[in-house]
Amino acid sequence: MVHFTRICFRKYGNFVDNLRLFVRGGTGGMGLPRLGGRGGNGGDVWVVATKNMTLKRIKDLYPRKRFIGGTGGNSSVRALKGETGKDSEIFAPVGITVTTDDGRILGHLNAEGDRVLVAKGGTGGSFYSTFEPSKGQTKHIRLDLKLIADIGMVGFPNAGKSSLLTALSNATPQIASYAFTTLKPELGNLRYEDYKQITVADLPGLIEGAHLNKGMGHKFLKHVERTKQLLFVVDVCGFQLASKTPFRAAFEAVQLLTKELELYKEELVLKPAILAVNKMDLPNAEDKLQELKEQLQNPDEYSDGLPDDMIPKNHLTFRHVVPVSAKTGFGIDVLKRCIRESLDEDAVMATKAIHQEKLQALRHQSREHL
Ligand SMILES: Nc1nc2c(ncn2[C@@H]2O[C@H](COP(=O)(O)OP(=O)(O)OP(=O)(O)O)[C@@H](O)[C@H]2O)c(=O)[nH]1
Ligand SMILES: [Mg+2]
Repeated sequence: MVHFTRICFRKYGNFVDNLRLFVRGGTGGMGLPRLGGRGGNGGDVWVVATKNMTLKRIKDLYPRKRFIGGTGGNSSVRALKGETGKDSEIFAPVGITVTTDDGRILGHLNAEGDRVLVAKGGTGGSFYSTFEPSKGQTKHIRLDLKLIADIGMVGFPNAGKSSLLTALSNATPQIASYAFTTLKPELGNLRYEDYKQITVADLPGLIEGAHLNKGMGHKFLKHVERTKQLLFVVDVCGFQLASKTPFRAAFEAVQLLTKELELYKEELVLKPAILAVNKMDLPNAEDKLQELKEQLQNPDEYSDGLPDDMIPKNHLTFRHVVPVSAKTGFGIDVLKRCIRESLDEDAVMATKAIHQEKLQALRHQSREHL
């Protein structure tokens, strides 16, 4: 256990997915009472989404984690209106939610160039404030990174998630025969012949009891929130984390994964999902696959062996159940196609919904004109 904590800290230390910063808007400039001059406003502090930036880099570049807007210029005989203080910009990666310390959302950075105002500069001194400037807003903010990927991969340790990501995409994650090899989320791009790209995130660390903060707990599940769909990965032969923990067959793994997601946030299990049944090259895999398919069709009947609190409220219906072997490459093309089809299906539905909405709005408008 001690060993695990040490490795975990070392590797996880390179991946920062939340950061707390101090921000203060610049103070306004002094007004000039004699001539009724007005001081410039203090500069604001913004968080701006930029490519190729990470929270780790912000941490390294600004160890004091303080961002302060420029002070507004004083009003003078030559310039009755003082200059506005310089804005301070915190360049952050796309996928950030900016909140105050107490969790109030200030904004989201969903695309490059998005900006969130986090501290307003003070106003310059003028006739209305007896020429005294005001101070800028002061607060602590939190930058919370949620990876933006099309597909979020979930599975228990050793199921072969990283192997599958390698087989499907350009990613090169570490692969090994012990649990918790991957200690931070990994992204891979699936490329298609028509140049379409789909991003898949391997979200590690999920174990039975993660909702009780076992292992890495729910640390990475927040990244699933922004993925469009889920890719469950199970070992067709089942899984046992350690000799003293119970053996879990593939079907139980599916149920437990669903339960963990549900306990984190119920709406996560409403996302469309695909199931990849991995390690089909192992002996008896075909029989086990058939058994799993039968169990997935009658989940209530087969959930009997599990304690009540481990059975999900709603059983997932997978859009596709795809047998694969990340090792031999069996089924990888089929899985890639299913992922594409499933995302395309949703894109068509979304377009239709927008179209319907516009049509309804037009009908409503024309009725009002009559
Ligand atoms: N026989 C067989 N072994 C596989 C297959 N896919 C993965 N493995 C092996 O299973 C072990 C775990 O694979 P990983 O890809 O590291 O599994 P993971 O789910 O990413 O594991 P963690 O990162 O620890 O959560 C490795 O020894 C792989 O070589 C497969 O299709 N067939
Ligand atoms: Mg892994």
